[in-house]
Amino acid sequence: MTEPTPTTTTIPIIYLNDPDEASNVAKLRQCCLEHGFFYLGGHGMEDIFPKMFAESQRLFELSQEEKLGLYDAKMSRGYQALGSETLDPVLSKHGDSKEGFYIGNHIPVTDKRYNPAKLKGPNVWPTADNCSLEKPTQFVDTMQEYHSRASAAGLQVIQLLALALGLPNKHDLDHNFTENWATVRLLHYAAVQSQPQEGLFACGAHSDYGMITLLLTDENPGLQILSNQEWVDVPPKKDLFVVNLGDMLERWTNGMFRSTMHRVVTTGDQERYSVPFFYEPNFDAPVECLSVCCSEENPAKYPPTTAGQHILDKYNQTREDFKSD
Ligand SMILES: O=C(O)CCC(=O)C(=O)O
Ligand SMILES: [Fe+2]
Repeated sequence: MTEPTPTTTTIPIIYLNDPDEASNVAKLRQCCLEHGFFYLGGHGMEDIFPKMFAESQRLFELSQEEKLGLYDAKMSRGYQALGSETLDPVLSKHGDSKEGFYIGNHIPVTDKRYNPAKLKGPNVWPTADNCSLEKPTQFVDTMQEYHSRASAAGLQVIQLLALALGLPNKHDLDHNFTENWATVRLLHYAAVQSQPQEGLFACGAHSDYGMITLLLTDENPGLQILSNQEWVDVPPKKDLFVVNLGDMLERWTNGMFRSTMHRVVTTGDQERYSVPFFYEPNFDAPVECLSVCCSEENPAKYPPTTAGQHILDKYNQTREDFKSD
């Protein structure tokens, strides 16, 4: 594919507190059919955004040696080094020019829900014993608060999506989302100029594996989506999330709602911080064609699976460092 100058597309804004639910749902349905992307406002989380960037920056300023110690491959939590992930193995000739830190729902080993085979376990938290981060509890408290508030916003998005799919009640999918299975991924992009023709990307082209992603970015541009075979800029908008639909939702909806390819290309002028939040159904939730999405003329295109199996399959296909049981 050639690399023409990217254009900007008009991606609609959906507000969680929009009083006109019917028109909001109609607009959402259209975005999900067309782009698989939308901006999200009315979530009430603006106050924590600057704290997230401040804490993320503090963490990434630790020495490389300290960061490398903060990692648990089995649970897929903690630090991921610069260049260690290649989200587009086809076009990339270098690892993505970013480092990351994964934080899930923290379930201590003493908790009866602890089950590493189902990715239910503790986070790798920075502490006074394992690194030199000042006020490590401030980092932990901010991340825990963000995880819980973004999970509540994620559920509200699922409720609007239920209506957008034509389900009779907005709570019809709620029972699949009781475990708060979600991952906060802190990302720090190096001030490196992406060179798509040379296979150098800040984050290579990919679609997200899971159900929905609530993406928080700083004021630096870089995100692009593939629309009609063209890379189109999705500029950052203050206080709004960029939400995108993942492969699991595409599967649940029999291909009706789109999981769109996206990537990040950076100019090299500044570093860039972002925080994708991956919101998933319960590990054992069935992922099979929803009744409103298939019919005799449009039979199920994918065999049934579960949310957990779908995610484990994706991790095993794409992450060399991942070691599940
Ligand atoms: O940093 C961004 O803007 C996007 C990151 C992303 O797409 C991902 O982590 O899945
Ligand atoms: Fe993504």
